[in-house]
Amino acid sequence: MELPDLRILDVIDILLVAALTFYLYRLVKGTPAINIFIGIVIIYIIYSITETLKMELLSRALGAFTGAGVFALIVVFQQEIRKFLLMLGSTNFTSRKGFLKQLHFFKDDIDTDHTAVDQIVKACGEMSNTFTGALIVIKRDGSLDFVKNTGDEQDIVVNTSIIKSIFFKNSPLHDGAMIIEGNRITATRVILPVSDNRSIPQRFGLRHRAAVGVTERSNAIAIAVSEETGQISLINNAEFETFENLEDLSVRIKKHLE
Ligand SMILES: Nc1ncnc2c1ncn2[C@@H]1O[C@H](COP(=O)(O)OP(=O)(O)OP(=O)(O)O)[C@@H](O)[C@H]1O
Repeated sequence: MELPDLRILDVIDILLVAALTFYLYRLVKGTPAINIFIGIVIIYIIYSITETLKMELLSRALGAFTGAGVFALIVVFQQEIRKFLLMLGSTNFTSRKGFLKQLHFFKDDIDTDHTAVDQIVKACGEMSNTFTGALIVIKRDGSLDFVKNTGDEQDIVVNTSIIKSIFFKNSPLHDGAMIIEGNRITATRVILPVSDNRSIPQRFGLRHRAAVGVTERSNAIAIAVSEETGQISLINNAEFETFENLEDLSVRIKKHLE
């Protein structure tokens, strides 16, 4: 058997498919669709092997299956495809000046700096002690406009006292989530998409599901303070991250924002 010549374009092709597959995997990870996704990948790998080895019968049977599979995929992954397009649409690729920014050639967005993170973590620690519920979303690359529009626009410099007073139970702004972009609070009372991920433990209610939901649909990170237990949760990429103490939490957030 002769190995085909590998052109540079083939390498790019493989890398792009790998990136796309990884992106899709991240999207369906933790949802029931993951098993279907793995099943499809396995069938496709077997199909490719049978084709390369010229095993006519099996490759024709699997070929027919994968051909019709595209339509089946659209039906089965209807929800995930919606999320994928939503995620794609909410990245800066679609904004006028965003393309180069997305590639990190020019970065005119101001990142959330260490001082702001320390203020956020301090506020979370104090809200945890007083059992004050909170939900904070910190933007990374990619727009959060699709959720920001559901709340009230703000332009406030991040500060421990301000965060605490916003989430204070009697404050008119305490409901919903707070969005932080750079070193500013840019929205309050935001309604986030709630995750339907079944692997989220039952003890977590809507606040935590919303924290997971926003990280499923964007590149942001979320911090939730439970009103019931005072527990602080850090959610990144639809997963709860454990941390030792407030200092560790701060280090982790800073790392995610690098
Ligand atoms: N989709 C959402 N987007 C933003 N905030 C939400 C959303 N759903 C719920 N919340 C906020 O979470 C608060 C508490 O909801 P819930 O008690 O169901 O959450 P929880 O995860 O059990 O949190 P806690 O441990 O604080 O009770 C609501 O009052 C609201 O402020």
